Amino acid sequence: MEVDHLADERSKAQFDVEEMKIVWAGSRHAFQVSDRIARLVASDPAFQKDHRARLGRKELFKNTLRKAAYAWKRINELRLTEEEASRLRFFVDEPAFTDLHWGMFVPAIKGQGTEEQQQKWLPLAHKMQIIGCYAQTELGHGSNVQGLETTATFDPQTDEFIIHSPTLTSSKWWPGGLGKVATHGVIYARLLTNGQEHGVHGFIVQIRSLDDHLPLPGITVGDIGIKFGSGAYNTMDNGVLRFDQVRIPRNQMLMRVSQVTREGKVVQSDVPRQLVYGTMVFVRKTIVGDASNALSRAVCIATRYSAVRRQFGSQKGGLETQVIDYKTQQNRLFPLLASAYAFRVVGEWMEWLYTDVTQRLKANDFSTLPEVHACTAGLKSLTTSATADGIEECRKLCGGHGYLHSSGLPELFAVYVPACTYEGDNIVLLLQVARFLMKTVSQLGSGKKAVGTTAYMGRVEQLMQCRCDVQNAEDWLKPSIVMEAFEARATRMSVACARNLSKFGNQEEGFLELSADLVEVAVAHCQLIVVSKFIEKLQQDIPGKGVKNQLENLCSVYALNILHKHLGDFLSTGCITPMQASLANDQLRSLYSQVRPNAVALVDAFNYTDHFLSSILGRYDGNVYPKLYEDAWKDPLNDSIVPDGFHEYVQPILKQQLRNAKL
Ligand SMILES: CC(C)(COP(=O)(O)OP(=O)(O)OC[C@H]1O[C@@H](n2cnc3c(N)ncnc32)[C@H](O)[C@@H]1OP(=O)(O)O)[C@@H](O)C(=O)NCCC(=O)NCCSC(=O)CCCC(=O)O
Ligand SMILES: Cc1cc2nc3c(=O)[nH]c(=O)nc-3n(C[C@H](O)[C@H](O)[C@H](O)COP(=O)(O)OP(=O)(O)OC[C@H]3O[C@@H](n4cnc5c(N)ncnc54)[C@H](O)[C@@H]3O)c2cc1C
Repeated sequence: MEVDHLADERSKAQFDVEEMKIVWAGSRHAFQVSDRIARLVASDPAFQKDHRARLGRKELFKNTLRKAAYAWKRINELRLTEEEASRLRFFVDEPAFTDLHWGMFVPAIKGQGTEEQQQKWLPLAHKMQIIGCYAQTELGHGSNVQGLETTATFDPQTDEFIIHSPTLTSSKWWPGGLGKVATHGVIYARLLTNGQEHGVHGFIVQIRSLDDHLPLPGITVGDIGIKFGSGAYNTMDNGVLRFDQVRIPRNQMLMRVSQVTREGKVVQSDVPRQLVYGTMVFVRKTIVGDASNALSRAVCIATRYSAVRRQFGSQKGGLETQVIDYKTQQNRLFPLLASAYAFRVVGEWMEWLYTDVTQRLKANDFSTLPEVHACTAGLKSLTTSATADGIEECRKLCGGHGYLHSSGLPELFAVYVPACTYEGDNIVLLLQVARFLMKTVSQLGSGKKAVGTTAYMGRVEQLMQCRCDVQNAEDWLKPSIVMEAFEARATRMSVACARNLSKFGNQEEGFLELSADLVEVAVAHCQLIVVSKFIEKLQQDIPGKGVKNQLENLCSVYALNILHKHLGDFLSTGCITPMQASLANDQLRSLYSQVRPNAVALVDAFNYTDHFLSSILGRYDGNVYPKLYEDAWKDPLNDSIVPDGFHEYVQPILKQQLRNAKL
């Protein structure tokens, strides 16, 4: 019989884990779908992934193609819904060209194509009769989208656009799926008609032949090379692409935002130009949800292992202390556990926000777009930075064994870290939030109401003066007190920055000079959003014994840990006193003690299969040592006792030493 080494931990839980699984999944339906699909993937040997790090790039890549094809076959055979298919790709857990096809190419056409264009291209994409990528970034420019150099020049003679790469730096560089697989791409290029420039737009361009997969005339395309980490993101063919006067029909410019007429006239719709950036809003909101997936996975591994691992503290020959019982371990681990839950909640809220803005855009209401852009950009930045750092912290929390590939953490880290860069560099995105905040502050006196996530700024006078009410540690558990402290901190930092900015004659110069402070303002605002959405979630009725109580503890851990990490902000703006800061710390310690008996059950609620975690340290049954020992012997280096190269290189040195000794 299988022994559950963590059974004792599981028996300590003070809440209904099954109900928490439903909260984590979002709904009973979502849980059932996820659970079924996760098991389906885990039980299919074709989706095995533990050998990835040992494969060379070519073999690795071919293997990814095989898996993606097999996944597509299963999706069709089982007639999976869109939701189920997307869960299947998620649990297969291997970056592939399909991510960009479904995640960016299709949404770009949906968001920026006219009805007619959608009708033409989407069915082809949905049946995978064409495979698309999203080719925006170039060798010379990624963040600065307006700086892109690829040109799309309208030729009225032939009613075509000529797509061209005029410089080396205009080569498309990075798009996933482009390197070896994509047949088509949404290509971003500067629109030129009648000798005039009209900014960057998206164009559907065929890259490779649908017969023999060779690049079409005028196209040079390939992979950009090996990336960070073994296995990891190297399953993806990030590509380079150059155009030499490639012609496409006029109707392949995505024309929802602007149209080019037969005569070459550019006509703007009543849709704002910013919608050209719409796909990025969509993907950024998805990335927020993904952050909770990646962080929860790392936290699940580190929590289970911390309960298995014992070090020091044995008394009278008894068991040593489980490392999870050290306060320092809890102080590093539990805020990450809380963050995983917090990002889940905020990811769910983002789904709502996105649905809301999409409906408004359909009805030609563009009023919330700037705020939605600020939210998606800011939360993408906040959650991915915290997750990347969190995965690395989880590796350290697992001591030496965390550095083994079989811990699952190195590969997770290597796959995850580019999220801090792609879809907008995190600092560049925070500066977008800061711009939005400075605009909001500057309009406060003008009668324009601060809305949505900035509504709190409408109470600027109160928030500039309020004094924190905390008298004892438990006061820090009150949502109203926490909210006020975070709102006051964000408001005071914003107002202080706006005042500093106003000292500059030239606003842009001031913005550049103060950009480091502005980033901190944006972080304060985004942390407030997370705290407030978590608190809002707790106002709802949440069924299941003890479930709500656990979430309340985690919410407090999230907020008070941030307060502790950013004490400088809270103290220097006079939002709280040093005594209140110390009380917050006392409360945090006490919360750790409450989380401790529930920790393993709280990560069980993620419902991850061992296949998905692919971590010996994070095994559900906690049977770590025998499995680590077994795994070591499976390494190809142990296939032979004396390694290749020993006789050739090492033995001569040893022999030389012997000869020297005899002399
Ligand atoms: C940094 C900016 C935002 C700068 O834009 P800009 O036009 O040069 O300058 P600006 O004056 O600051 O902005 C003009 C205006 O546009 C607004 N705006 C900017 N972005 C958006 C948006 N997404 N939605 C809605 N509105 C947006 C701004 O707020 C400005 O509005 P305003 O004039 O102030 O009212 C932009 O260039 C940008 O988004 N850069 C990041 C590039 C990026 O994210 N690339 C992603 C490539 S695809 C990828 O990485 C795939 C990932 C792969 C994977 O998932 O695996
Ligand atoms: C794994 C991966 C997959 C990708 N997939 C795709 C894809 O499918 N399609 C696609 O089009 N692109 C893709 N990209 C490209 C990606 O979107 C860009 O790399 C990203 O937007 C960052 O742009 P950059 O490389 O130009 O960075 P840079 O802007 O050159 O950043 C370099 C440094 O400059 C700083 N910086 C830049 N501008 C400012 C500023 N205004 N103020 C202060 N600091 C600044 C940044 O913070 C950073 O520290 C991918 C990238 C990666 C790593």
